[in-house]
Amino acid sequence: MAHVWRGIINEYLDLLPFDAADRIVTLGEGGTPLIYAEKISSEVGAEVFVKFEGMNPTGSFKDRGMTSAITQVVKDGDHTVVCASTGNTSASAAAYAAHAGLRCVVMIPQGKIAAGKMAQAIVHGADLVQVDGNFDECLDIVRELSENYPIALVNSVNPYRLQGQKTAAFEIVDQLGDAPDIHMLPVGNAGNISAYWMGFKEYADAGVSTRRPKIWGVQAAGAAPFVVGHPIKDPETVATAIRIGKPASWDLAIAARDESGGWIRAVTDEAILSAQARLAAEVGVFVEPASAAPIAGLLAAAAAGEVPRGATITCTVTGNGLKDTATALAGREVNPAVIPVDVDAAAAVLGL
Ligand SMILES: Cc1ncc(COP(=O)(O)O)c(C=O)c1O
Ligand SMILES: N[C@@H](CCOP(=O)(O)O)C(=O)O
Repeated sequence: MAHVWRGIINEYLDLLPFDAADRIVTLGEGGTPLIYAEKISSEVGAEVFVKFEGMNPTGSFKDRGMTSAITQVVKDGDHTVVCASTGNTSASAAAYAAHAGLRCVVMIPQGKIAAGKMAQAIVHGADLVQVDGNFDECLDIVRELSENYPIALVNSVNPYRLQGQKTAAFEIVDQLGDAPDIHMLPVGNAGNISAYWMGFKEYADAGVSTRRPKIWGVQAAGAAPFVVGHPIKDPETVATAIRIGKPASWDLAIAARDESGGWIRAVTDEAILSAQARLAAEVGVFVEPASAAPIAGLLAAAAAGEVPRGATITCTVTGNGLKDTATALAGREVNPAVIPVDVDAAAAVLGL
């Protein structure tokens, strides 16, 4: 019988802190495609693949962490979860909490999350609170709430989040047959870069892969604390998902960068939007702006002659473009021709 995907906890049970007797809260996350990017590959002189995490149930990589965080919450007997969010964590927490029958409370920076993400949290029934502050300040509030009230924090400071998210690294190795030479991803609160490094190390230590990749992280220039070397107070970028100035997993991200012999650099908003458009038009993958940052970083590295010829490079594109259509369409002509119900008119308008 064909293998039926059962979500990351069931698929990687031996490598996660759960056992078969646990009630697994899953929406079938993981098992996302690794897609060859032909044009970008020939342009940068390497074999480039995108790991399309926008294919997860709520449209982002957060679902890998949320299945494990919410499974543990249910195991612990808690009834309410809380998170701060730039949008994707709240969408994911709200969906998994709904599935598990839990209350979900969400703090978001006012006016700074994409409409699709806000819609997700609302339709899944979360209690949404807008804060007149940024993501970092929202995170401070929810940390304190979870310390003082019977509420479980499901941001990536919850260690079960990283456990789940590390499975994306396992999948990449499983899909390629070995670890890539370089793995690239956007960096915001820095949970994901930490989780990938954990996953790549664990698979290498277990002998599943023969090597560990270099980790190349990419931030938005207006929200690049790792690049300037310290937290920043007022992060700003069109890539609202990574509009973060005080990453919670600072030390783990630095370790991922340094132990792997990699780097964390910044790209402009213009480069991010251009990479987003290229991914859509050339690869057929529609991502949200933050997710295009690694592609922008790769193109910049190639222009600087820093991409090893023939290397295998995987790039995690973290979230689905459908979450933020306003940004994707901004500045584009969105006025398709209108014709009568007539084949000749269709042919004429198409110049056939
Ligand atoms: C779409 C998207 N990409 C990238 C990131 C960055 O991930 P991390 O916060 O784990 O660094 C986030 C969230 O921060 C996100 O929502
Ligand atoms: N982009 C994130 C922000 C951080 O969330 P984390 O819980 O993964 O650290 C979001 O979608 O909210």
